[in-house]
Amino acid sequence: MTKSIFIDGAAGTTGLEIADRLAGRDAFTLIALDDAKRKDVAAKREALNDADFVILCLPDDAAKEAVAMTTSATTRIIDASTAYRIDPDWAYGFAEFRKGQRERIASARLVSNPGCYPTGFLGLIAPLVAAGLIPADWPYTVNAVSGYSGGGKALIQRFESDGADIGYRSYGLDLAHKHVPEMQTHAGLTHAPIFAPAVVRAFRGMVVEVPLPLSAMTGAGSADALRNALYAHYAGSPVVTVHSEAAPSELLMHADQAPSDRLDLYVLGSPDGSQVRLIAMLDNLGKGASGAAVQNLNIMAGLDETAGLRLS
Ligand SMILES: NC(=O)C1=CN([C@@H]2O[C@H](COP(=O)(O)OP(=O)(O)OC[C@H]3O[C@@H](n4cnc5c(N)ncnc54)[C@H](OP(=O)(O)O)[C@@H]3O)[C@@H](O)[C@H]2O)C=CC1
Ligand SMILES: CC(=O)N[C@@H](CCC(=O)OP(=O)(O)O)C(=O)O
Repeated sequence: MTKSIFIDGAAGTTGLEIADRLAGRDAFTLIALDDAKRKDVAAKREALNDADFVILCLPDDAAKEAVAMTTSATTRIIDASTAYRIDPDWAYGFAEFRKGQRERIASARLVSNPGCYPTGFLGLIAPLVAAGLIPADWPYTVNAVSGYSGGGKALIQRFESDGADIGYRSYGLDLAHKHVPEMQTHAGLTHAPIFAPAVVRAFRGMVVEVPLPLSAMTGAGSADALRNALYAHYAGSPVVTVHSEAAPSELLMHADQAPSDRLDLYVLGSPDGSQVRLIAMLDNLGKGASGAAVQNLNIMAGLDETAGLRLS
């Protein structure tokens, strides 16, 4: 039987990409509100409570309002915002990052879609901390660049009009980015990581890097041990690839990259074994948002988890 889906925020960057991934799928029927009604409270309330699945692609406050408006106990919700990512009543929608998470998502009514940067960070770090190969009490650093679609319609507009000369934009300079609690909580870290994000002149894509001075970290495994552990953790995953070849000479993010729902992980050790660079590459609108939402929807609906995803 087909399931009905209401994307609240369907006209936004994440919402449009979700609709794109659902197009042509017989398993789902979209409930759509026309432009004049998409922010109309009564129309939204009806759609939210009629749908089998709601996907919220809204700013945090609007997402909280939509959740409060959804009184039907049979409507299941996936929220793409930051509002519920560390709320214990919500299943964290990152199926691969720890054992049992896919099953939690499958049976949950409420699923929070991870942030794009935390997907890269947790994809690299969480399995290694859980395996005891790197310490939970190390003060980690995360250096990351994102395509400008990561900031939604407002940042796209800025990069494509008034800010058309911006090549690189460092931000989060107050060291209080909203993704830090999510990274700390789901990796089980003692200290908040230092997070240094930036935006570059590419529409989509991101590189999230965690440099580790292995020789200074008591009890840390070697680069090979870290890579092997990630390789074993993600074995058989159609979405996450741990690259095991020798260090590439460069990793490129293209200005006009095609959409992708993959997560690619690299463990690059120094010749003397004292240092390692853990690097995640993903599409902020793919595994970082819309691809992850569709993957979660598939899991919740009991379907092939990769249906509609772009994995080539
Ligand atoms: N872009 C990305 O890479 C990622 C985004 N996210 C998160 O996903 C959510 C959506 O982000 P994104 O798509 O980028 O943002 P956009 O700004 O591109 O889109 C948000 C959409 O929500 C609409 N909207 C705002 N308030 C309401 C409301 N009360 N009722 C109905 N619609 C409303 C906006 O309307 P209008 O068009 O009129 O402004 C807009 O179309 C955010 O929480 C974001 O943080 C998460 C991971 C990655
Ligand atoms: C480039 C850019 O601005 N990126 C966004 C994060 C995008 C994302 O992951 O969305 P959430 O806000 O839902 O976590 C930011 O740093 O706020």
